[in-house]
Amino acid sequence: MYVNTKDILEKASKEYYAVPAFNINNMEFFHAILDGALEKRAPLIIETSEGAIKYAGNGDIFKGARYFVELVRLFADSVDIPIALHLDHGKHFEYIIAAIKAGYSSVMIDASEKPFEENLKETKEIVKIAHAAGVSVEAELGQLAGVEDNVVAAESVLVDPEQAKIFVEETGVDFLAPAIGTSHGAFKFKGEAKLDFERLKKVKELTKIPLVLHGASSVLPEYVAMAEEYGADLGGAKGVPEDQLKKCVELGINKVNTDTDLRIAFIAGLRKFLKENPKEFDPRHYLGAGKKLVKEVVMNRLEFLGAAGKA
Ligand SMILES: O=C(COP(=O)(O)O)N(O)CCCCO
Ligand code: NA
Ligand SMILES: [Zn+2]
Repeated sequence: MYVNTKDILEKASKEYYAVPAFNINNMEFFHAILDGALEKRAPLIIETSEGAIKYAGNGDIFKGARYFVELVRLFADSVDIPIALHLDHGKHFEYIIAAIKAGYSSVMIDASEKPFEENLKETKEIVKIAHAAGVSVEAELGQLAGVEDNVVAAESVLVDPEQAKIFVEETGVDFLAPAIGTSHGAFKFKGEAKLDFERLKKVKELTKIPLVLHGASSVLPEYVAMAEEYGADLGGAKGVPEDQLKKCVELGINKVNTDTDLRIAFIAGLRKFLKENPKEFDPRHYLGAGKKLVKEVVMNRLEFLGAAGKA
């Protein structure tokens, strides 16, 4: 059934497990993720970036938002696991409104690269509009390092737990993404992965709401190796080890944003298939090879984050 993201996350927060939020840009990734969640009897959060909405709408953001709502609802309304659709990194008012208008379960207002007062003001405005439409809201405090779509934050600015308490109280935001040292993409750390667990613990104690981890892909070596065996160049790729993600869940993370791991799995499956099947050109077959590995990664992540069996 199609639900509000807040319902999925409130339950996860109470029971201290996490639900991965998987990014999609097209139908194939959605099918693979859905199959994995059904097999694992897990709640499912599907999320799309602003770029994905523009891509699916072929440049028209209202069409793109509606495309994803129709696609997700078509299946959600006929299965018995809870499924929510979330706008990831909503940075522009028109995308946030398009998502609300189309029927998204929740939206992220990402004003994290702005000064605290401005982030607070913008988030408060979006919460007022979204809540009036029955849509829940995510916001971000602190900055991830690395490239965040079109924002290159030189180095990460970690969340201030006291500020987080004020921010949540003042804005009424439903779930919060505290920056604790992760970053987007496949090249997260120069040396070893380093997350600020103490800071995360404090944010949970002070805010008591569901928390979100961005930049949470693990960049699994076996999929990187497969992709590279068939011609990919992912040298230096490094993610968040699964045991560190589990520690984040113990400390109160409830939504774990995962995009890069699915992209690497898909390209590994696709490259392998194309190399081994030079005569094939049916898109259902070669895209199917990517889908298969995406489903594997999805099922593994649902399992170790504790979402499996929670539908
Ligand atoms: O926080 C994340 C997931 O980040 P990643 O999967 O790269 O670790 N996202 O918000 C997904 C979109 C970011 C651009 O890739
Ligand atoms: Na998000
Ligand atoms: Zn993110």
